[in-house]
Amino acid sequence: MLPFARVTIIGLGLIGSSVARAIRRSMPTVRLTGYDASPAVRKRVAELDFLDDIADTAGAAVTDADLVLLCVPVGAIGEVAASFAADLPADAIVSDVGSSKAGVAAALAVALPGVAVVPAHPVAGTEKSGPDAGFASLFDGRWCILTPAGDADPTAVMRVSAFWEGLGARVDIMDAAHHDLVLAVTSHLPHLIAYTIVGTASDLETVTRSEVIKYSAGGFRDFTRIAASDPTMWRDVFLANKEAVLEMLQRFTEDLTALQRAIRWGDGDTLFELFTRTRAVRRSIIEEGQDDAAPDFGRQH
Ligand SMILES: NC(=O)C1=CN([C@@H]2O[C@H](COP(=O)(O)OP(=O)(O)OC[C@H]3O[C@@H](n4cnc5c(N)ncnc54)[C@H](O)[C@@H]3O)[C@@H](O)[C@H]2O)C=CC1
Ligand SMILES: O=C(O)C(=O)Cc1ccc(O)cc1
Repeated sequence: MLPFARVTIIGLGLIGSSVARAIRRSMPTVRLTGYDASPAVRKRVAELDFLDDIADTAGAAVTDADLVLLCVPVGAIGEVAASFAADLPADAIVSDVGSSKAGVAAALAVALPGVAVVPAHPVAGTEKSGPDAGFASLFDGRWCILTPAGDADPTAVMRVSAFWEGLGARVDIMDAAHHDLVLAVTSHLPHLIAYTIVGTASDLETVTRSEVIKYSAGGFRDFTRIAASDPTMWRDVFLANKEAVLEMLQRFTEDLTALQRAIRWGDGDTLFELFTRTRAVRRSIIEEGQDDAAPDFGRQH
């Protein structure tokens, strides 16, 4: 039996449109409704034809939903939830896909008092955004982390978990604060570093922009992919996950200073030991099947 029969997706960009396409692929009988604040996105989604209905307001989109999934930037989640609160059916479950979780849970608790909320984060994506960038296999074999509050209804948690498994994901459950600390180091800090290094290179006065493009070797090219990620989305993530990001940034700067010292003093052993250890981390990621060569991962999209 399907965990949900009528799903409403609010925010129809990369993640919202990927969820819709994955539902169409894996749960074709689900009735799919969507809403996006951008009229241009709504028009494009109508052309792409992966929904049954596109509503003109968030309130109209949720009226007969049994799952409402918020796929908007984390800074917009509280406001969009408040905009449909009065129209939400009493037994509907609300979830989201935000990249940071503690702030989102707090915003949803204020906007939707008494509603069954099961926040989620599919740890899968690309640097692209918008409805054209989505694809049905995005979540295949990827982790989706649920961060329900301690007093969340276990049946609601079970249904959201079954929903993500139905879309091809593997599900883990943890508390929101722990999620935010883990993702600060595995996702948020790497994006911050990428934004910084690409910014540094493009600000150089002695190296021209065309030289940066012409001679960008593999490492820099990989950073430019990540630094091309959506500015609104990432601005919101850093503002929402401020404490955990600052904590990880502090550790990172200390480690970077240690490497700076090793280079200055010609301490090759320190460099070699670290590079050996980090090579082993890469091997473990590949063995786990979470590398970018995993089947159907959407880098080419
Ligand atoms: N991009 C990625 O790789 C991943 C993103 N996420 C999370 O997914 C969420 C969505 O990200 P993307 O799909 O990448 O962004 P996107 O920019 O592709 O799509 C977001 C959509 O939300 C719409 N929107 C913004 N404010 C709205 C509002 N108040 N009401 C209705 N619609 C609104 C925008 O018009 C846009 O179409 C974010 O919270 C992000 O943190 C999670 C996993 C991966
Ligand atoms: O494109 C990449 O390398 C990503 O890291 C995608 C991504 C972005 C944000 C998330 O919360 C999860 C995954």
